[in-house]
Amino acid sequence: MNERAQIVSSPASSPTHLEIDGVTKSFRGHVAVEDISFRVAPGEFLAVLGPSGAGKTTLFRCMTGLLGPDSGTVRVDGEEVHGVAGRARRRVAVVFQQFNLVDRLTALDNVLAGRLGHMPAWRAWARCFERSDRLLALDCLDQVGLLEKATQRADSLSGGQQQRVAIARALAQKPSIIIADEPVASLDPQTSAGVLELLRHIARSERVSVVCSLHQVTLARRFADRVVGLVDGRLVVDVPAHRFDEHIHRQLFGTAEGTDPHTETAS
Ligand SMILES: Nc1ncnc2c1ncn2[C@@H]1O[C@H](COP(=O)(O)OP(=O)(O)OP(=O)(O)O)[C@@H](O)[C@H]1O
Repeated sequence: MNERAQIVSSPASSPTHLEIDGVTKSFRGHVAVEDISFRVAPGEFLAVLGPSGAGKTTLFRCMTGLLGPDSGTVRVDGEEVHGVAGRARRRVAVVFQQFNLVDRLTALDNVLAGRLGHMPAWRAWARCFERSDRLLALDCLDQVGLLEKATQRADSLSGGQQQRVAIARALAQKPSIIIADEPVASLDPQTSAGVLELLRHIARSERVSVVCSLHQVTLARRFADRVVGLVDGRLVVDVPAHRFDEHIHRQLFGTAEGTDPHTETAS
């Protein structure tokens, strides 16, 4: 089999929220990601796998607009993320490994932060939210099963609950794409499964594209629709999750399944 024979990205005519086209990024002459291209459809849950240093974080930073690629483009709903207006960036919500909530604020106030990019600057500065924003934030908390925790401080919630609040904040942004950078790396196996189940449910019900980096292959196979794999900054795998097999595992990690931490189970 050809090294890149399994590329299955959606054809150009398919509906797409995210289009990565020929993205390359170097740091002081060291190529971190090279000529990466793929698309993500509405409602699709894409897992990004690869060994340490493969370029996942660099690619994610390019997708969220934090880093500008040296060449290539990232488009959200057809609009460049690195465009001057920055409108496309508003449609990209990010979920972090460490949740990134404001500890002393309530769950509801943290979720409301997802609305800040949609408000005039003076309202955002004064945190002067409309009633419709508050109702939306409560609805988002309800979607992640935490409505009854709305008035509780973030730092009084468990890790899994904090990540659910972070997902509610992402939802409040009304995004086309949720980029989740190792969202379960700080959680125990059972809580991890619950968070990934929630992200998959949101992808389906809201028609949001979810792009999620994971360290455990088992979780990617269980929850993702499709898996993209990076090695040394290059995209070498793009397969439906159910087709991720022993051969592909070796291609990505150089070892058989079950011989490294990437195959750790979670149930
Ligand atoms: N700001 C930077 N300056 C210099 N080199 C960098 C920078 N960011 C990343 N790199 C290099 O780019 C390559 C890819 O790094 P990146 O963090 O994207 O990989 P990763 O797949 O996310 O790794 P991990 O799973 O360990 O987080 C590595 O060789 C890294 O050292």
